Amino acid sequence: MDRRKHDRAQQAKKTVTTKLLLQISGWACVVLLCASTIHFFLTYERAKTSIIQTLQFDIDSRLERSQLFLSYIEKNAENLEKEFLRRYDIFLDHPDWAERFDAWYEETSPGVLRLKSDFYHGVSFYEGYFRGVTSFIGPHQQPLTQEFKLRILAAQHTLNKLGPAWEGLVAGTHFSLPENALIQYSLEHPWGLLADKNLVITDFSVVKSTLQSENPERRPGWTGLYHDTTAGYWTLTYQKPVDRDGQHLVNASFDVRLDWLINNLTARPKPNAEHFVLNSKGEVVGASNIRFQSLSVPVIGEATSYKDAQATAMFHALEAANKLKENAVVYGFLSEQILIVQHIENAGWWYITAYPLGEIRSKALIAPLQFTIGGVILVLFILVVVYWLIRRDVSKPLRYLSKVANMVDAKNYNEVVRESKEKVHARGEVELVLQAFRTVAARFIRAQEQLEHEVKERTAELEEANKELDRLAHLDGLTSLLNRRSFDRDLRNHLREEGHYWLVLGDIDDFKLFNDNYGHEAGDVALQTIAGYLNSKFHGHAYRYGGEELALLLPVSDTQAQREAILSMIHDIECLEIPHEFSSRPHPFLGVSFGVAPLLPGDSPEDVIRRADERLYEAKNAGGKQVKFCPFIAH
Ligand SMILES: Nc1nc2c(ncn2[C@@H]2O[C@H](COP(=O)(O)OP(=O)(O)OP(=O)(O)O)[C@@H](O)[C@H]2O)c(=O)[nH]1
Repeated sequence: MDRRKHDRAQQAKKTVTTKLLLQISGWACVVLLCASTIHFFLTYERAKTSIIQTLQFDIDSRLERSQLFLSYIEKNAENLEKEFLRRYDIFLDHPDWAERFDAWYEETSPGVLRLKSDFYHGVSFYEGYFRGVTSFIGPHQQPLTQEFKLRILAAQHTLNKLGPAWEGLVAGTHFSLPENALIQYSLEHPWGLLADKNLVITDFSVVKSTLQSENPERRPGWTGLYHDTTAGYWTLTYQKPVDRDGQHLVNASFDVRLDWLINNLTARPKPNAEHFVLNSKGEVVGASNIRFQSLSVPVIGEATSYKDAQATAMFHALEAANKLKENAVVYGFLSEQILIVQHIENAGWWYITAYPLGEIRSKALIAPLQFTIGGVILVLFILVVVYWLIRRDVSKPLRYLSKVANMVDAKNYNEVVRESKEKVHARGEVELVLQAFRTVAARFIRAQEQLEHEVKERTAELEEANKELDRLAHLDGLTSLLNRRSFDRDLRNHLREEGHYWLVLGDIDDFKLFNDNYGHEAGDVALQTIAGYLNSKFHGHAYRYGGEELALLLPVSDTQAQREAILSMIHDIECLEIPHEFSSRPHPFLGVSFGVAPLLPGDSPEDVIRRADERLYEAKNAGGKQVKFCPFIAH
């Protein structure tokens, strides 16, 4: 059973259908593989370009908005500076106004002065109404100068006037002084009331970076992301040092509202993109992986700036590779990422977007995968159709052709003509071959029928000819009597039979004289005449024994009747009236003498012939024209 299955499987492998399908499948796979690979590389490039373009477009629009925002802050820092200087100049012209300071400030702890809390909650003093303003003057050893107090008051008035204008846009507007003092406008945070009594503002980079010793070029600048422990929030601060005649008076400053700026910069347009905003030192200003709400508050005494070792490492690596350039797109850098680098000019920040290359590959794979799956389905469908068509139009007809060829080989021409018309659905060349087979088969049938007919005719003719030949072989040419060979054969046969036969030997009397006198030809005619008589009387039993000798082999059922028939021959031959005037016998007609002997059991042909010949000799001696019987059959 298994063997048969195996043979069938082997047979199936050899069929045209299977071979064609295997070849088509193989080629289809190769084509699909090549097309998918080409498609993948084209799509990969397109996907990469498209993602980079999308990211760049997004970055540009964010940067534009952010730049505007930062420009706005920087511009307003200038306004803040101008207003402060204007008021400072006015206040300098009224030195007695310094007395107000003593009325407004109170010592909350030894050496620490703060603006009374009424200025935060709302109070009217002199020419103005104050609200949202707090102030902190850290511990100091030296007595406060009048000029310092005027600066504090000028800053306080400036903030009270301009601060509300930026409410909602910035987290806080403030002036810091290099003498460890800070005046802030903010309705949300009473910073000056809350600042730690031991706070040394100039120890923090926020203010430190504006000191003349730290910043001799007097450049304004942005801090990195840091936690304002007093305000209790993470922020960025813009600081603009304000000097007059080489004296560092104050810093006009804004604490940025991070939620808008950083969220604008670091929101993910694509879920897998990470965005980093780093300052010029590589410190993190913002990143898409930071949630400010969830950032832990640094422990007091620790550095308050935000640290991200990985982002900083990326920054320094880019810097070292000289890739920190405007509009730089860096491939395969840092764990197979695409990095898009942009510069935020106002702040001097670097905006870096990282997108995983693997993500692009995955996206690029989708289209070729869809193409491949679609291709496979299409190829399968085509294969099924091709299989069905090949089976119907090629395989089946070919198998049938093979069967028809076998029929032709087996000479079943009728079956070829009959079956090939009915059983197979052939088209095209196969139909032509089948038609050719049918034509050949029909011709063979016609040829066979003709041949059979001719063979029949020839056979009949041959049989006739054979019969004639046989007859001629057993007849005497001159007399048409059975010849000597027939006589010998029949005598041997009759001797073997049970039947009762007589041998009659005859000899024409004085035939030499007849020949000599009438001619040999007349002798032949006479011989034919006597033979004709015997043939008519004993047809099938009369023989020419030799020369002028004749013989009869007669079946005897009635002895007497046979005797009479034999005796009557003398008279009948006399009646033929063949003239023989030269005969030595009494009558002038040609006559015949006969000797008769029976075929006895145990006789040889010679025995019988000898006995009949003895009787014939007797008849001749007795004068001829008579019959002599053996003694057994005398009566
Ligand atoms: N025309 C002719 N003559 C034949 C043929 N066969 C034998 N003979 C002749 O028959 C003759 C026989 O002669 P014989 O044997 O002497 O006998 P016979 O003359 O008949 O004498 P008896 O027998 O004693 O009566 C010969 O002359 C033969 O030539 C034959 O086919 N045609």
